[in-house]
Amino acid sequence: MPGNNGPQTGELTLRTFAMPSDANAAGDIFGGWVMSQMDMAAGMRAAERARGRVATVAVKEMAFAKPVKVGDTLCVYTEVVKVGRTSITLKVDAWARRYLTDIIEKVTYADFVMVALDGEGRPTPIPEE
Ligand SMILES: CC(=O)SCCNC(=O)CCNC(=O)[C@H](O)C(C)(C)COP(=O)(O)OP(=O)(O)OC[C@H]1O[C@@H](n2cnc3c(N)ncnc32)[C@H](O)[C@@H]1OP(=O)(O)O
Repeated sequence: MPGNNGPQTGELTLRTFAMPSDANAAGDIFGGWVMSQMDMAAGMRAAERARGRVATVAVKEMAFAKPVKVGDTLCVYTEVVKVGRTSITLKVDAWARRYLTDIIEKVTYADFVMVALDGEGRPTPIPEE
């Protein structure tokens, strides 16, 4: 995959440690944990842009390019690529800073579509910036 070793694009939205409780017996971090961190980062960034509640409506073409290992720092970068009437599409890239090194590699990427919701959980227009 091109661009696996940088530079990162977008905004650094979330950083966290990959812990043993997030891994299988081989020390590989579960893909679901990585997806969950990416979902949280997309939710944070979209809620800031929508200035309100959002929900994930679709995740497109998620690819796991490299494994995340116990001790890596997961760094999730987000970029708003499209704002629709009620939806926001974000490019979300997860990078792993390898344990106790300066090596950083892109491990997972996907496009997330988030929808702005009103108090009743119905789609609501995204406000102007
Ligand atoms: C915090 C969380 O993440 S919550 C956990 C996971 N998410 C959820 O539980 C959400 C469950 N889904 C839902 O409740 C509903 O699908 C809702 C409320 C999000 C959207 O309801 P819908 O009836 O699909 O709304 P609607 O058809 O008006 O679409 C809303 C927007 O989403 C877009 N959209 C809907 N489905 C998709 C899809 N599969 N792919 C891409 N965009 C989509 C629409 O194009 C529209 O965008 P626009 O207004 O910018 O043109």
